[in-house]
Amino acid sequence: RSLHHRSAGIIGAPFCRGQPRDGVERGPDLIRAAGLLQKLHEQSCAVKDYGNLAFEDVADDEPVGRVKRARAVGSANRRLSEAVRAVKQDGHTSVMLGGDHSLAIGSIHGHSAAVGDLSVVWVDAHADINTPLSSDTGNIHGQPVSYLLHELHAKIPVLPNFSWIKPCVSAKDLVYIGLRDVDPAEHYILKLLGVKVFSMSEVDQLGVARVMEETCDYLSAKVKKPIHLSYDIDAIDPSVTPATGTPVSGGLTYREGLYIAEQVAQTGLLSAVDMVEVNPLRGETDQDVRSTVNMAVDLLLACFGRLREGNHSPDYRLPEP
Ligand SMILES: N[C@H]1CN[C@H](C(=O)O)[C@@H]1CCC[B-](O)(O)O
Ligand SMILES: [Mn+2]
Ligand SMILES: [Mn+2]
Ligand SMILES: [Mn+2]
Repeated sequence: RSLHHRSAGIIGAPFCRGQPRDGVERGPDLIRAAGLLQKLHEQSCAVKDYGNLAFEDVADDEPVGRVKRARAVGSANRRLSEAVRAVKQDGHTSVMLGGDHSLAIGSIHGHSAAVGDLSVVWVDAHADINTPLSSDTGNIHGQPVSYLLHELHAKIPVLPNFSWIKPCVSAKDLVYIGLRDVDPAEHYILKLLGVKVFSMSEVDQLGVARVMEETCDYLSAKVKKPIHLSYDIDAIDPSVTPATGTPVSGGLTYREGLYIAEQVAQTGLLSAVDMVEVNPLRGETDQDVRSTVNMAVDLLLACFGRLREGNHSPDYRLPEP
């Protein structure tokens, strides 16, 4: 889609049950209040706001084994999957505002229901690929990828409200950028499945430009597929985005984070983006929250073609005297 014919379908997903810290459900409204829709419109992007999803309250959501809040997470993601599929069928690039990263289950599932095979670029300090049985915490925001991969299907037990999920991503179509806090079980899985990983070591070694060159080459080596960009704000260094649930030192700079989004946008293949884990209650000051929310907005503007060199619409003409 050329720069000036993009359209964004915004879905707010005020959901926090994939992890234990209150506040992350406020992400969608904070990102809207920071002007995301107006700014997208100002950069010639069509915008349709689908509002915030209303998630059902689930009583007695007792752990299933160690898995916490499975019924709430399964129910929320089923609803989100339907919403993302509808946004794609309306012809927009889906923008899912979280909420915690368990929402990637529904977002990617619904995206795939609409477009079929897709590539996933997962930008995160974490791999979020624990299975329900390998997870130490039981928090499902550390597990979403395991429910989506064909190759892990045999390792997923039956969970309440999860039976609707059909694996829809192949390990070869997944690329990670920004990893720096990966559990042993996750590292084992990444190696076992040969998943393409650019940890922060590779970002240091290669530089972000080469990382994006290799990511884009890797994803377009065979068949070019629509790209699902799942962006966990904690991929960015906590000095820039402290208001998040699981901050880890040594993250991406503001510029590196932006460059990743710019390069994915330049492929013309971006079909859906998640922006998750903004949690205002995890910031110590208002500036902490502002800085975190502003980064989320700037990343999304870059996803829809904003360039630091500037932009102008094709029909722009200088005023005549
Ligand atoms: N410390 C990480 C690594 N594994 C843990 C887990 O499985 O609970 C944490 C998950 C972070 C999820 B997030 O990436 O969505 O923030
Ligand atoms: Mn993370
Ligand atoms: Mn994550
Ligand atoms: Mn997190």
